[in-house]
Amino acid sequence: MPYKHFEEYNIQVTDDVKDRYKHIIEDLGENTQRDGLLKTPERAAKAMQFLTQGYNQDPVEILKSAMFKESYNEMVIVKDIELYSLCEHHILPFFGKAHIAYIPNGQIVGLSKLPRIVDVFARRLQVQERLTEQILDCINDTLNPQGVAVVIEASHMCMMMRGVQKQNSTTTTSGFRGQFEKIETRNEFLKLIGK
Ligand SMILES: Nc1nc2c(ncn2[C@@H]2O[C@H](COP(=O)(O)OP(=O)(O)OP(=O)(O)O)[C@@H](O)[C@H]2O)c(=O)[nH]1
Ligand SMILES: [Zn+2]
Repeated sequence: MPYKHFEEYNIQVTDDVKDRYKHIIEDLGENTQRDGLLKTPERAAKAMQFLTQGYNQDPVEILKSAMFKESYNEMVIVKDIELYSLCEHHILPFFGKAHIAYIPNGQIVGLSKLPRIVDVFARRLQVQERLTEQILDCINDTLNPQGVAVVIEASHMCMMMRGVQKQNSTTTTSGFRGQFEKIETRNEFLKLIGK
């Protein structure tokens, strides 16, 4: 099932996670019986299921659902795709933008499917490097293009709100396959995304 609609939370998971959140909130010194917090364990359980829904989604199926034979063989770029993910070390958000390019090899893909697969991989516990590679490999292996490139720029809340507390640093990761391993093609892409 490529798309999981989030009116359909798993009741068992919601109940289990809700109970654990209740304990966590109490362990942190709060009173879960006060008015504003009564429904918080359940809300948090649902929010976390939403933010990790990528485990239940199949990115290959999403791409395959909209692949079309086409002879266009120039670069296709979708840039500034906003992404929100969770760092696997602290379970705090990291967020920013992904830029994706590919050069078709007889087949193009529906443009919206590229942001969709970004979300599938972002809505898991992640590190930015693996997120970048998973998007890259998924497009490369499913669409078999002449080349694919992914750049992600993100800010990590675990470095902003806690830890080193650096508010202005961003992290850039990138990956290139096929034609984008050639310096001219890679530079053209980087120029077109303003890097
Ligand atoms: N490479 C990489 N590191 C990440 C990512 N997200 C968070 N981190 C880092 O994961 C590391 C975990 O390091 P630890 O020393 O185990 O954790 P910590 O004691 O909480 O570290 P500090 O954040 O430095 O306080 C930290 O350096 C984080 O900045 C990511 O996407 N990629
Ligand atoms: Zn972190």
